[in-house]
Amino acid sequence: MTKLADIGVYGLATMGANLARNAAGKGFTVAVANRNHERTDELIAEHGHEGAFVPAHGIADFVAAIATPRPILIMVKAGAPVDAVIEELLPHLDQGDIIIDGGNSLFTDTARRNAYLKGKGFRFVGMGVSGGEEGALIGPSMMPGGEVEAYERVAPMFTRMAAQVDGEPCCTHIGPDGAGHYVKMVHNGIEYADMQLIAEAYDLLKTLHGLDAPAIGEIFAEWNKGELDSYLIEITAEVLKKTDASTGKPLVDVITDEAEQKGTGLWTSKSALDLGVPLTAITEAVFARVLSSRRGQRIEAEGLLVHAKPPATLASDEAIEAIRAGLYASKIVAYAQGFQQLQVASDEYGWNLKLGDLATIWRGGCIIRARFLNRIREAYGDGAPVSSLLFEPYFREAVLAAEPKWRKVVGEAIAAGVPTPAFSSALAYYDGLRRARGPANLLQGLRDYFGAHTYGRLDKPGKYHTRWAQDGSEVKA
Ligand SMILES: NC(=O)C1=CN([C@@H]2O[C@H](COP(=O)(O)OP(=O)(O)OC[C@H]3O[C@@H](n4cnc5c(N)ncnc54)[C@H](OP(=O)(O)O)[C@@H]3O)[C@@H](O)[C@H]2O)C=CC1
Ligand SMILES: O=C(CO)[C@H](O)[C@H](O)COP(=O)(O)O
Repeated sequence: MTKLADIGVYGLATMGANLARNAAGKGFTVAVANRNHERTDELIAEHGHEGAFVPAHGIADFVAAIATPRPILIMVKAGAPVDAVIEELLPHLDQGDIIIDGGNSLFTDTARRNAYLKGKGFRFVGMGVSGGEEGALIGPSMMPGGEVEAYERVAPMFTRMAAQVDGEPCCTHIGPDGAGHYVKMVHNGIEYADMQLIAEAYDLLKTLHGLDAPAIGEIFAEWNKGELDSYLIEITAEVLKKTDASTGKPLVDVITDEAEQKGTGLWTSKSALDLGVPLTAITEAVFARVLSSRRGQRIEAEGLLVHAKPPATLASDEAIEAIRAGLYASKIVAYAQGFQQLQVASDEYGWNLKLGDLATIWRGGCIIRARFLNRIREAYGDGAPVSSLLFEPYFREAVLAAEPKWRKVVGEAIAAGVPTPAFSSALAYYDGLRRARGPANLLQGLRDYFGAHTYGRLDKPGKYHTRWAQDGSEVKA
């Protein structure tokens, strides 16, 4: 008789199939099922020899194949499909079974599902997983949230499946309710900003300095040897150096310039607005994708809002270094903003997030893995509150050193009409942050003028209103 499975994986597209193979490869017995049975059959036909799989076509057979209390990992499209799969599973489950949603679910959905399943006597873990196809197979970064007891039941499996860095698994319990999915959402937001910054650096090298894709790929490969060392810089070099088999051109030159998105970046920005966090880099990255997707309008605008492109300037070592420095400084701002959002969300929702632990589990397996996450881990290491990563010695010195080059690059981009929304907004945030007195005094004056909204004064406490359009006198509000 086949041994009962240690875990069930429902949903066998890119992520589910590879996580199932990962678990089986580590010696766990894995029950597998998918709505469309062909995926199940394909997985077994192609990879069944890699470990102990128990394929099932029906939900009842799938559930019956798993040892109780059953850990069932759902890896389906986020949104209504997750609820649909949960409803299908419920009649077959026993009290205490654990449903784990490993997709990119919205954290408020996770909180709702957690309460719903708890009310029915089941346990629920909302877990962010990052690493894409390869990470899922060889070791992703895993961000489980929900009840600690439920996580503890699956921790021995997940910590073995996760990527390992310096002997530590890239998996830790994040916090209650939707905390795991919230953290994954912000991870993806940072991923958006990181990728937008990379795209802008590519555009600067291409449009300002006239370099072709393979040459830019070489520059990224070189940058990957230094402080920018990261998975995204590494794969940027590979993408830029790839030749299209059918045209002989660089592949990137024949890919349409319309970025798609599945929602996590947008959710991160929405949450930042709700929480009052100035999350400019990620939000600009979301808007840049939106603008890119309006290709028809951009084509029309190019013909109407004619702009004489200045000739490309020499790609000197100094010019390339200025772009690298601007990219690094902007990236630091993006991470500083993302981590501030995590802190504010943690305080707002009472999650007690350990930000150093997040940097630790993002060092391996995930899409934003990067050498400098070690620095973020150090910054949060002693548990003392961090107002902004930009105030921490390593990052403060890094942005101060990069600043002249960063400012020069942004200035040149603006002068030449090359859009750099993420570079520019990161610099604007930096300039705004380090300015003890900005121009919002005028905003307050205007608000008070048209709406009697009142203002505070520097020289005395309290709120005041000026009768702007009447006798001009000031009254205490
Ligand atoms: N791809 C990636 O790099 C990453 C993805 N994720 C997240 O992981 C989850 C899975 O991603 P991925 O593997 O790419 O798969 P997809 O997001 O492309 O989803 C496809 C899977 O969802 C199933 N599905 C869709 N609708 C339903 C439904 N109503 N009922 C049952 N099953 C349904 C499909 O079944 P069928 O085959 O029958 O159509 C298939 O198994 C998603 O939430 C995604 O956002 C997280 C990290 C990285
Ligand atoms: O979670 C992921 C990586 O971490 C997924 O690849 C996700 O789909 C990326 O987001 P988008 O599709 O919006 O670019």
